[in-house]
Amino acid sequence: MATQLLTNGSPLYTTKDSFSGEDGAIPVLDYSKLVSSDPSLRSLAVHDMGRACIDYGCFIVTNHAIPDTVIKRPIDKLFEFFDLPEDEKRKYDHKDPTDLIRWGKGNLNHVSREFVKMAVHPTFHCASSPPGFSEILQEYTHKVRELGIELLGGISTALGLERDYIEKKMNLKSGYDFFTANDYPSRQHSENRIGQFAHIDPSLIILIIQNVSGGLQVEHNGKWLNVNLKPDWIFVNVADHLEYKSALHRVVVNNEVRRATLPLFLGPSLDTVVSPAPEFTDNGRSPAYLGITYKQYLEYNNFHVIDGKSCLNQIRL
Ligand SMILES: O=C(O)CCC(=O)C(=O)O
Ligand SMILES: [Fe+2]
Repeated sequence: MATQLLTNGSPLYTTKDSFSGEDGAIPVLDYSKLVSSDPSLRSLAVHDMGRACIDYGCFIVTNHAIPDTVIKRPIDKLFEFFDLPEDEKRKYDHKDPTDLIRWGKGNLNHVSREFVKMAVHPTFHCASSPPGFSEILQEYTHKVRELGIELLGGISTALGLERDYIEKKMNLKSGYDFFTANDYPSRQHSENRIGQFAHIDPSLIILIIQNVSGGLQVEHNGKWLNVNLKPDWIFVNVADHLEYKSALHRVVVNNEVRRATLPLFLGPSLDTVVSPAPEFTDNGRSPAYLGITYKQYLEYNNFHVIDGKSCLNQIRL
């Protein structure tokens, strides 16, 4: 299979590639410790989170306070959305990356994936069907956003900055957040093995829930690790706009059953100029990146990733 041709010679896929990942230990963060009233538990959690960001660029959150139903309901609604007649979904089949709701279906170049992107903050947009989708997604957005901001507070602290440093500098009150919900067929019903090519994401962090484990893999020290999650666990990916270590990841179509995922991309406000923080460029260390607004970045990026390449290369100095 000439997969190299597809990725234009990128070494990310070769004909020798194995799609089976290894079961490695992705760091797990006990969220209840991060928000504990005990300062020593809190600082341990912050330390562990900082290490996870540096070593893996991702971690799993357990013991958060989001109820199971608030996690399960949006996934059920997603299946209802993806099961709608194609004509109905086609009204969101826009080519313009700035559209606030965008549907698409990849069934070429070894990829099997259907997706819908919806911008949900500072203004909330959701497909009008199925009934109840909007209310359920809004409730979930509200809860997961709160969790994400709390995690960014922990990350700020781990960096030795004020707890609300990222929140303030990135103007998260008017932060631009969007979902890309994904629907991957089961292995038996797919000709293709790829759900998403290896890529790095824009935004600060991405919080992912899913109906079933299997398929998402993260690169760590040259190996692909399977991300195995219990149903109420949330997977957090560190993304380009933190550039702690943006986790390279991919999706393999590898499940016995159809799999839906709901990643929330938590970002700065669109007009925030993101550039290396002065705290990291003092003492003669020159900035490694050009400052650009989040909006410009997403536009360069066609609002997402381009076949495994990070847009960071375009602004590296
Ligand atoms: O569906 C997944 O498991 C990951 C999704 C992802 O990486 C993305 O949408 O950027
Ligand atoms: Fe991604």
